[in-house]
Amino acid sequence: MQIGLYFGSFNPVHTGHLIIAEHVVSNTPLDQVWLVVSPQNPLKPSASLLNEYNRLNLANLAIQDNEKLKVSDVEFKLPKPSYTIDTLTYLREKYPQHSFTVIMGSDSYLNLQRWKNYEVLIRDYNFIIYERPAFPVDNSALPQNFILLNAPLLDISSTFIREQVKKGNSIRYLVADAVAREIADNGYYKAK
Ligand SMILES: Nc1ncnc2c1ncn2[C@@H]1O[C@H](COP(=O)(O)OP(=O)(O)OP(=O)(O)O)[C@@H](O)[C@H]1O
Ligand SMILES: O=C(O)c1ccc[n+]([C@@H]2O[C@H](COP(=O)([O-])O)[C@@H](O)[C@H]2O)c1
Repeated sequence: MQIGLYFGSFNPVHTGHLIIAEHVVSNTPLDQVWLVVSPQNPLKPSASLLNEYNRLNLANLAIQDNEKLKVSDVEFKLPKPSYTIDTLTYLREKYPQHSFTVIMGSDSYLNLQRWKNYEVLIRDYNFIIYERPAFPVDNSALPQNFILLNAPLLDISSTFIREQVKKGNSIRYLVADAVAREIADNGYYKAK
């Protein structure tokens, strides 16, 4: 199968992520998109991170009835922080029958030079990039293993969701209903 890998902290997963995953899987030859929950992004602070198993559970709740979207905990067993090149190497070995394509926003793409072994990463893997406002990409300058895809965008972030919860404001429609319920029932993101 052709698998798209959408890496993130998903702290928590929100509707902006789900729109991208669904759009990519339905507008490309990919058979499935896996949301890979990263315990610890190498370039982000860990202070506001919900436990990785709780984030995994929220991601599973969000995509539970979607046949083409899956959630992966592969990085839970790998060393932290989560370096994407190491995860990809591991996945290729574990699933030789699949081919893997990395999905990322243009913000991450423009930051790729800071990633571990980025020369190997961009040489050995296929990428689907979607453009985010404020991070324009020159399509003609992209290597041939990169595809620029137009995707519908919702201008929200996990940071915004966490802030809303902390203030006691609604996150309805910003996250899947089951995710909103689970966050409320467990009091996630309430305390500093
Ligand atoms: N609203 C959005 N629309 C499209 N892509 C998004 C959106 N928010 C985040 N992404 C992308 O999703 C991937 C995973 O993102 P991540 O889990 O870091 O979420 P985030 O909302 O950026 O989190 P935070 O606010 O905590 O930094 C990244 O590639 C990021 O660029
Ligand atoms: O491999 C790296 O060096 C690397 C550097 C920064 C980010 N990543 C991964 O990219 C994913 C999304 O990152 P971000 O910055 O968009 O939240 C997340 O899963 C990180 O582990 C990976």
